[in-house]
Amino acid sequence: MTDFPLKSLDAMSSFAGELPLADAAAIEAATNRQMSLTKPPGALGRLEDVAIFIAGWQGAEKPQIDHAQALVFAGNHGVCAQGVNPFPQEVTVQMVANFEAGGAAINQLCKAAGADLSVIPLDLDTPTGDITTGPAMSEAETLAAMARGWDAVDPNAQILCLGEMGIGNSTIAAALAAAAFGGSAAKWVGPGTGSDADGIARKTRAIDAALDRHAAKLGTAQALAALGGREQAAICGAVLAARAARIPVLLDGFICTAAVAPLHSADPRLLDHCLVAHASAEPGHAALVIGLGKAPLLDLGMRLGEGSGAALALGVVKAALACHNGMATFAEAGVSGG
Ligand SMILES: O=C(O)c1ccc[n+]([C@@H]2O[C@H](COP(=O)([O-])O)[C@@H](O)[C@H]2O)c1
Ligand SMILES: Cc1cc2nc[nH]c2cc1C
Repeated sequence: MTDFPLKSLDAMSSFAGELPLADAAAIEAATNRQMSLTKPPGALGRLEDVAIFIAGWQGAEKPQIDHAQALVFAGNHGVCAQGVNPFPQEVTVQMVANFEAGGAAINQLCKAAGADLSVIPLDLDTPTGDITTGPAMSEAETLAAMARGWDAVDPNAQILCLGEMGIGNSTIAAALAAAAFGGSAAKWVGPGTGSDADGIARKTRAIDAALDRHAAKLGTAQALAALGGREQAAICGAVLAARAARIPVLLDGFICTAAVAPLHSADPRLLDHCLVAHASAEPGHAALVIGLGKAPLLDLGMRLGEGSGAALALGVVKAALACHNGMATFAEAGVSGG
C-alpha cells in the first residue's frame, strides 16, 4: 500500500470525499447481466445484489475472487481491570499462538473458503488504557494502530475479510456502538464470551462510566481513541486501505462492525464498500447493523469473532460470483421468456 495518509482523526471526514467510488458502468453491466441470466429476475435474492456489489467495487462486469485476504487483528484492553471478561486476558496471546499454529476456527474457515489468513498482534503486552478512567489511547497511538491496519492490506487482494481477537472486546464494542448510535450501555451490552448476570452488570457499569467520562467524544471519530483499542483502530485503517484500492470488505460480527462505527461517525460513505458478513448472536448487533444501514448476509447464531463469520460469508460471495459469471443467458441457452 501507499503510506497511511491521515495525520489526525478529524481528517477522516474530509478523506471520505477523496476516496474512489464504485464503478457505475460495471454496476450497470452486471445488473444487465443478472437480468439476462436463466432464472426469473430476482430469484437468486441477495446473491444477485452481492454479485453486482462486487462488480462495482472491482470495476468489472464479471468480477473474480482468486485472491481473498483475511486479516485478524489482536489487542488487549485496560478495561479488563473492571472484571468485564469471564476469560483471563492471557487468552488473547494464547489464541494468537493457536491462530499461528493453525488450530483455531478461523484457520479452518479460511481454508474452507480459500482465503489467505494473516494474524497481526498489536502490542499485546501493553493493554490500552482503562476507558472508565481515561482514554484508551492517545491520538498518535490510534493513528499508529490505524497505519498497521492500512499497511497489512494487500492492494492486489480482490476481497478482504476482517476480524479481531481481544479479551474484553465485547465491552469495547458496546462502548463504540453507544458512542456512534446513542443509548446507554443496556442497549448494547451482552454476554460476550459468556458473562453471567453479575459479569454483565459489571460490564454495564463500566460502559456507562466510560460513556460519561468521554461524553465530549461521542458521535465523532475521536471515540476510536477514547473508547476503542488497537485492533479496532487497525480494522478502521484496513477498511480505509481497502477503499483506496477499491477492494470490497466483509466485516465479521458484533465487534468488527462496532470497530468501524467511528468511521461511520466521521462519514457513513467511508463504509460504502463494506458488507456485514453475519448477524452475531451478541444482542446489540441487530441495532448496530441498523445504525450502519447494512443487512448481514448470514445468520447462524455465531458469536466467536476471529473473522469467522467473514470467512464463512466469503463462500457465499464466491457462490454468488460463480452464478453471475458462469450461468448461461436466456439467449445462450435458448430458454424462452427472457
Ligand atoms: O464479534 C462477535 O460477534 C463476538 C461476540 C462475542 C465474542 N466475541 C469474541 O470474544 C472476545 C470478546 O469477548 P469478551 O467476553 O472477552 O468481551 C473477543 O476475542 C471476540 O473475538 C466476538
Ligand atoms: C477460547 C476463545 C477463543 C476466541 N476467539 C475469539 N475470541 C475468543 C475468546 C476465547 C475465550
